[in-house]
Amino acid sequence: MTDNPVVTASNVACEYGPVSALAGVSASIHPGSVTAVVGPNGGGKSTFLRTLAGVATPTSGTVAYPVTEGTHAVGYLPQSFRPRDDLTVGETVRYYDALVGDGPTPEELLDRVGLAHVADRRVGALSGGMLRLLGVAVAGVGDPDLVVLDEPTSGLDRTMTKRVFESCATLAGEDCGVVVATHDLPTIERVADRALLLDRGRLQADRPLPIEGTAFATAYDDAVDGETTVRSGRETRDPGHTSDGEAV
Ligand SMILES: Nc1ncnc2c1ncn2[C@@H]1O[C@H](COP(=O)(O)OP(=O)(O)OP(=O)(O)O)[C@@H](O)[C@H]1O
Repeated sequence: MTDNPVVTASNVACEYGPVSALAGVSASIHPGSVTAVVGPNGGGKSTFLRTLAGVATPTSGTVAYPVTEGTHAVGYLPQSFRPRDDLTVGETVRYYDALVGDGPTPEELLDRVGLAHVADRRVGALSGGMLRLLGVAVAGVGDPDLVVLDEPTSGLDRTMTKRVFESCATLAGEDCGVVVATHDLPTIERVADRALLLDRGRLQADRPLPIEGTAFATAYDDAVDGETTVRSGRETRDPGHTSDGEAV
């Protein structure tokens, strides 16, 4: 496998009527990496992930996948993933596998996320964390070059959050490029190689992880208006925002 990007977004903009959800965002995702996409509510994370995954078309700009033999494969886990309650975990993965084909077996996919032992359990009887892990397993069906996960840990406790993020690192270990939208920068920092900060549709920062210095943390605090973050340890924050389009 080369280090050529698995996807390159160039100057991507996305508008919903008068709302500019994304404006001039450019980034490349490389195989074997985990990229965290962070920022405040409404900052454009989901829209960016949807354009990377090819489920939303940019208003302008391009999203390009490398030209390779056969078709590129993208695994996408939306925030709202909800498989049928009456199927078992194993049946759910086999269902998606039957649609996509090729790649790891359903057993291998479940093993990767630590769910092999509940393959016979009904989806309706899973905990929220296990359901998210099942979503990560399904996103890996077909051995995709790129896996895009939209807030896979929202509502999870720290233990489950770490398990989900560790399964992202496992996917990256298979030479996959993994993109994860999250509000949990301190935890994703343990497994991600890089963080993109999106605020008001603009890429405000693009930094390798772990973060050195305070510039990214300050921009993150400023973007996540009013949120007290673990990174800075500040109890309160000054009002204000990062400058438009200026990477820190
Ligand atoms: N289908 C849509 N129609 C109209 N506006 C939309 C649509 N999807 C997103 N938006 C708007 O685009 C902007 C970016 O939304 P997006 O969901 O990408 O942000 P986000 O960073 O993922 O937010 P959150 O952290 O709350 O999930 C918001 O102003 C949102 O209201």
